[in-house]
Amino acid sequence: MNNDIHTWLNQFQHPLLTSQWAATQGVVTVGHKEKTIDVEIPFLVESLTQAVGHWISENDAPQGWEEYTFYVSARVRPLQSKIPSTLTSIKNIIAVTSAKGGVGKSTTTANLALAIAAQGAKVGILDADVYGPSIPLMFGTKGQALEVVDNKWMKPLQAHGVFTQSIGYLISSDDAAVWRGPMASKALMQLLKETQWPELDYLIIDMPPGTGDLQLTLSQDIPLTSALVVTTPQDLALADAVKGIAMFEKADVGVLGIIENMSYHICSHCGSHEDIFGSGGAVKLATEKGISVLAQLPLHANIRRDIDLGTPSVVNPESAAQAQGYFDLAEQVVSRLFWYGVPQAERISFVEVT
Ligand SMILES: Nc1ncnc2c1ncn2[C@@H]1O[C@H](COP(=O)(O)OP(=O)(O)OP(=O)(O)O)[C@@H](O)[C@H]1O
Repeated sequence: MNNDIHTWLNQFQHPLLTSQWAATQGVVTVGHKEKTIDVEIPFLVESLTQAVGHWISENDAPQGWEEYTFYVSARVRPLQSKIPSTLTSIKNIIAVTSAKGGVGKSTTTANLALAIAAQGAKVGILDADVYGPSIPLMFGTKGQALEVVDNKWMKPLQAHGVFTQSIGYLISSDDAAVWRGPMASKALMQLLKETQWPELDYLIIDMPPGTGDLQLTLSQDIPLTSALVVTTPQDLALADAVKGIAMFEKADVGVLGIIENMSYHICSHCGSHEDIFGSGGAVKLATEKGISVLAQLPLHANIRRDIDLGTPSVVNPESAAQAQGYFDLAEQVVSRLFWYGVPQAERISFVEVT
């Protein structure tokens, strides 16, 4: 009988769902006795949750279900990472990398985190870019002091609703940049583990650019759910992105997709569209590697201005047009993360009855 309900619900198709979404374990719970259908979308995209509810209310359920109650909700599910995680308050950890500096990795990470949070998810950012920690500047938290609890735990700084931690809160960029591989990876692991993260649906890590020993060690030691590679359409950056993908393959971490930043230029005066770095490169690379291009984001003066002012475009109402690309990207990231991942067995808490 559950199959009938699943088949019926699967008639609702959406770009963020798979064709058999309703039959996925844990998504639909059918109560035969009380005649209830409980749909729990495993990631937060408000328009999708609403669309599912609307479809159910507009369509006739299978025979025998003329009268029933339905519930539609959404909750981020924790997915398995390649190594078991001791960070029990964090459901999913995503690394954002680029094989070379300056392609807009941090700008993309900041806006992506805010776009995911805008759907109601609890999001943290760990700025692990020892070569140029820029998250404090981008979130307007530069110069603020971290609170230390019990002489051990650092409390992340909250800005625009996202919890941020950065190597830049602790030492100057000049000091961080001279760290060598093993020292930097040890310090970054400590930063990750000694931060008092609240309950988070996603922790997004702004990784140090490059594909050297430091990056490989971090990819192997952090319990990552998945990774994203930011690149630009230039041939050189794309060739480097291949190295980035290969690094994660070595660390046994799945790459969710490529984000092509500065894909084209939008003139802030006339709005014209120009492919200044060439076009089609990321798509070609991704096709060759069997990886998806999750977004092609423009080079736009507002994106640079907003981030430099500590109010990324996603949270600046004046830049709604630029923000849209990040909202679309966020939907792709949270949905694909679930559909390509393996759900973790969730902790069950028992209540003692006396
Ligand atoms: N899509 C974009 N449109 C306009 N400016 C952008 C865009 N993406 C990034 N920038 C600007 O490019 C510069 C470099 O970006 P960012 O610091 O995010 O790069 P990065 O890859 O993180 O660099 P690094 O790894 O060296 O820290 C910044 O001034 C940023 O504002």
